[in-house]
Amino acid sequence: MTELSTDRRQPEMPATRWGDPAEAGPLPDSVRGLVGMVFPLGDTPAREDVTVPAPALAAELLDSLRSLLGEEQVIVDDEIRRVRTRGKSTPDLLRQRAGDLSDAPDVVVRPRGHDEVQALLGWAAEHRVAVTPFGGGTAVTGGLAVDRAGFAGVVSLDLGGMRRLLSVDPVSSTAVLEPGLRGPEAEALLAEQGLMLGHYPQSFEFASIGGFAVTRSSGQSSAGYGRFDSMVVGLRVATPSGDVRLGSSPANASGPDLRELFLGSEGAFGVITEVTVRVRPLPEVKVYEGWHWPSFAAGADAMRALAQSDLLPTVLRLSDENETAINLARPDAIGGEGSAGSVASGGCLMIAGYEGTPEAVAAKQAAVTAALEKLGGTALGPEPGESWSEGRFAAPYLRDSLLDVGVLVETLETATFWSKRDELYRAVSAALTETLGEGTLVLCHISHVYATGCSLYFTVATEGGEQPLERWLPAKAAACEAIVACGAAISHHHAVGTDHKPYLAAEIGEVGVAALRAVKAALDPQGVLNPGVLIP
Ligand SMILES: Cc1cc2nc3c(=O)[nH]c(=O)nc-3n(C[C@H](O)[C@H](O)[C@H](O)COP(=O)(O)OP(=O)(O)OC[C@H]3O[C@@H](n4cnc5c(N)ncnc54)[C@H](O)[C@@H]3O)c2cc1C
Repeated sequence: MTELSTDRRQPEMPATRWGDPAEAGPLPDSVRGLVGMVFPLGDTPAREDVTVPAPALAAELLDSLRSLLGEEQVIVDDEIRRVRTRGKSTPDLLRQRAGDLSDAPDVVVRPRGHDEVQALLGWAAEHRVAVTPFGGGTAVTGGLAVDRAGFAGVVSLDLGGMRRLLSVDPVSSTAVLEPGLRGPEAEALLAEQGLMLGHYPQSFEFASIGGFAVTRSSGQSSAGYGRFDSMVVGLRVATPSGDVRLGSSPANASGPDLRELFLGSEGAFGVITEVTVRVRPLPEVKVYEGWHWPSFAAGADAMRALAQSDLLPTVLRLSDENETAINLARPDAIGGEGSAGSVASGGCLMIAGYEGTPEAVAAKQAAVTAALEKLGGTALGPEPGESWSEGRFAAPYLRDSLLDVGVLVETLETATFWSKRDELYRAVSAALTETLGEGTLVLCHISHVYATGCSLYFTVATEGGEQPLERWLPAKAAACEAIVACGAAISHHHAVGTDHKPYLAAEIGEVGVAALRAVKAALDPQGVLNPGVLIP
């Protein structure tokens, strides 16, 4: 067992912003100039005179919780309750910035291991107190905004007290991780043994291992290492009905695979307290490079060809024309003509990345290069790839700086089969631009591909106006309706939470919803776990 020393812990994120406060800053002047050419700029800082609602949990219940888990595990501090309120979607941030803390938990409880989580769930079921597991707090679909109606109070179950690497099986290439470890913390502990997980979502620096599992997260290296759910070999879950251990072997025919029941369960069925993951040796070489495509369709067809011939690099992503132009826009590049086949002349940028031993990287890179050249791509060399790699976790900081000057930025994602990709792309883009009106920028990329289809990830930037939240919510609803009308997934990797719940029945059917409710009733008969999340 390896403890994570306190000095290696990721910092706490502030309530109204993303990330490490030391990394945050105002919009750089050069970017401000560019943004000002597209949007009217204002000054819309977060409110500072914010009051956290008084805890609603009765004093006797707090006392019984303290005697159950110990004084230090039960925290009623206003600032800690404030940063455990909701997640980090743009609506979450806008509500926090406006001082709306109506979803604040009454108390934050920080268990030190599985048994304390199990004890807490028993207590919550007995006293009808709602419990919302809190991993990294990076949820973007309302998974941390529980419905407190009918409950004696709300406990935020902070998994930050469970941050150990419990064991490693080097022969089987597996490791058992506690759920509260953040992405970099888990990687640092594994790296001490020459191993890695390889899961790098954009929220990598702050999201947790348990959160990755229960939201079916997908990272930037999904082409090579797979989605997080494909890395999970075993789970231990505390439920109000008792302890569940799953994953006695890599695969089995012992009935339906119950691991799947908890992957994507968003804390509604149980609290994941241990995750056994597949690990790999640390790569000796990492190479990222750029490719130019004349159009988004041409690049997407090339991705499909790679996926269908089992020839995927570790990282494979393609920006549409708008995202390519915005990502490359620099004051000195504006008006530049660019040479034929370069991204400055239009078209789309693809990033391909290769990780592994020098021999494996060289062989895969040669095979992919030959295939992409044959399909009509133009190699741009390492510079675009390195630049993507350096800035890969920076965009969420930019969102805060843009919100500060009145520009509304939000993302959404979906997935479909290759044959419906173009229809879905057009439908969601049209829903967003028609609802938000002229001057709105809609950007898209593909960064998760399969032999049969892909995800589409949209970024929207528009003038925030006087009421940015009221401006965004109808646009998000229109995009969700377009997704449903196309028969696509309401989420590829952001999960259902509360925001996507109204659209879930259209995807899984009424019998599917009834099956989810039956599982919930078996595992959580009093319904105390994340009420209102996931299940319609
Ligand atoms: C800027 C930004 C970029 C993002 N980029 C990506 C991306 O590239 N790929 C991607 O997949 N996602 C991305 N996300 C979404 C988010 O990071 C993922 O959903 C992530 O997996 C959530 O993990 P977390 O630890 O922060 O979970 P939290 O936000 O703490 O919780 C999410 C949900 O899971 C429940 N939960 C948390 N831990 C447990 C547990 N141990 N047991 C049971 N339930 C639990 C919570 O109650 C909640 O319902 C992004 C989010 C942001 C804000």
